[in-house]
Amino acid sequence: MAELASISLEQPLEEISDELGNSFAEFGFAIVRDHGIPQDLIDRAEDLAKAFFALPENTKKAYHIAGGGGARGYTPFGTEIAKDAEVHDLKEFWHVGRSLPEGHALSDFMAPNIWPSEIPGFQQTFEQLYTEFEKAGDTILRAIAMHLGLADDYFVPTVEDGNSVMRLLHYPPLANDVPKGAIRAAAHGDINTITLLLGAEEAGLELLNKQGEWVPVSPPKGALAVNVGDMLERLTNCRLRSTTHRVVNPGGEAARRSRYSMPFFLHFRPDFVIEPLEQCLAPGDKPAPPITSHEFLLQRLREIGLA
Ligand SMILES: O=C(O)CCC(=O)C(=O)O
Ligand SMILES: [Fe+2]
Repeated sequence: MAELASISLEQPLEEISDELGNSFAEFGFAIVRDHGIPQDLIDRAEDLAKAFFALPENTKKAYHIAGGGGARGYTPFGTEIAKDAEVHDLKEFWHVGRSLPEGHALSDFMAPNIWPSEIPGFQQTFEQLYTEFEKAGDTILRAIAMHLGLADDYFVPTVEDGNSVMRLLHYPPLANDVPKGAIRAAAHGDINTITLLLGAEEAGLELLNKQGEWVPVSPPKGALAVNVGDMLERLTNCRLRSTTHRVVNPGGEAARRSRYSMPFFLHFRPDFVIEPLEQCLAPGDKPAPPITSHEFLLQRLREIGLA
């Protein structure tokens, strides 16, 4: 059986594009090493995320934007519910979006960021990390474009000023009274184009393979777990798979520990029309109709209780 690829981004892209693409076709996931995001920046970001989540609940809740759909700032424990799930996820998170200049044509789609004044260096560090995630994402998208037989810069204009969101996640130690069936992150597919995830070396992340088995995803420390989201799946007429994944509750000692992770949900621009690529169509296929990335996002956010 094919293996989940573990790829160094320092290799020439033409040498890794098929390995990456095949892993996305089989598993929807790949491990990506040597991605260029500096380890000291990652360490600093993790420390700041920990410092924020350690603040008193009331201080954190002041950064919850009512009616904002969780797009920016803080979303408290017990808010997000996965599509078709019956209980809430056991997590709290903070969202950082793109900082657009004032009066930008896409401002209506992207709320301004907010920053916690209690944590010095938070804004500067996470703006830097956002930029680094974008650079790594650009390289990965180039490799995907090559695999699909497109020009290597095909994705550049599709994601320019896109609505990408970085999520700082905290799964607190498990309480004794966890609601029946509740897990850290219930089974879901990501909505966006691709997701670049840091922090998944702390156990719990699992993907659902084609055989219907849950398989752990365990990147080495500092590496990215990268997965295909629903938007790229739709663009590729399901050639690249948006795979269901979840974060399970650990047993033993780990149950008394927090888990922290940082996914970067790379999105198309809101006005990009997702229309299945000719390269991915076979005779007789009935591809999904075209839809703008913004409309697609709204549909999905309504389903998970965030819009
Ligand atoms: O925390 C993780 O390892 C994965 C989180 C995730 O899948 C998500 O937030 O969409
Ligand atoms: Fe996810």
